[in-house]
Amino acid sequence: MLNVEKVNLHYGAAQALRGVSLTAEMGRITCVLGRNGVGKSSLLRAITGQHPLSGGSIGFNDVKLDGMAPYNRAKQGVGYVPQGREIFPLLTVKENLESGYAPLKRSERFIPNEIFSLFPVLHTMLGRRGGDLSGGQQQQLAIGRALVTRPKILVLDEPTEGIQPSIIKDIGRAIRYLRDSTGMAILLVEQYLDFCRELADHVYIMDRGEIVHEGAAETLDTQEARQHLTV
Ligand SMILES: Nc1ncnc2c1ncn2[C@@H]1O[C@H](COP(=O)(O)OP(=O)(O)OP(=O)(O)O)[C@@H](O)[C@H]1O
Repeated sequence: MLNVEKVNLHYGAAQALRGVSLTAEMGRITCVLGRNGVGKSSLLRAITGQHPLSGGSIGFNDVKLDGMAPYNRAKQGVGYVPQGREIFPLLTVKENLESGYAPLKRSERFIPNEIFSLFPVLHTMLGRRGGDLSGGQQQQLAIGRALVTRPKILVLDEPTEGIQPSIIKDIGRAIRYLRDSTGMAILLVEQYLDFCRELADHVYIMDRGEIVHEGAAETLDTQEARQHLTV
């Protein structure tokens, strides 16, 4: 289980996270909803080690993550799909997937077939440059690359952003499959309420750097959620 406790995060004098606490359980999909600029990406940067905390702590399966380099967090099983995908545009699909080998032992350095079962288009396009893929295909590639690292928790930053509905469905199916077949924890941040409601087991809502609601997905008050999502 991921355990985020009373986390603060600053950019200079500006505070982006204020005492954020949440958990993401194994075998469950946890979704953090919030509109632009409320601190969702900052939360994921704190978890993956892209930005230091100014207070609080983060643990995963009883290992303290805060203070650990991003590379070592990946070794602990934290897989990250960043906002905007951040794939390497001049590398091929295969090379992009292989960039996930870094935290793995030599014997584990292969691309699991499961990734191609989830996203067959990646197999078809193995030799194509990442930059030539559509936005949706790049998102599938970014998820595939994170899966190459054999994560125990998959952390996704707005996986539906700028993606066509048919691929959003494929991504939703893949996330559900990963939860059910591997028992990994999945933490995603989103602005897209319906995607979150359909997929999540547990939902948090963030506003201005704070968690303002927490509950089971089926008890989510959509009116209240929409209020937090509209500017
Ligand atoms: N590198 C940075 N330097 C200074 N301020 C930043 C930086 N990154 C984010 N911020 C600020 O921190 C706050 C939270 O931003 P964050 O990106 O975490 O929000 P978000 O909810 O993920 O929004 P978005 O959906 O737009 O990514 C915002 O006010 C943003 O302007």
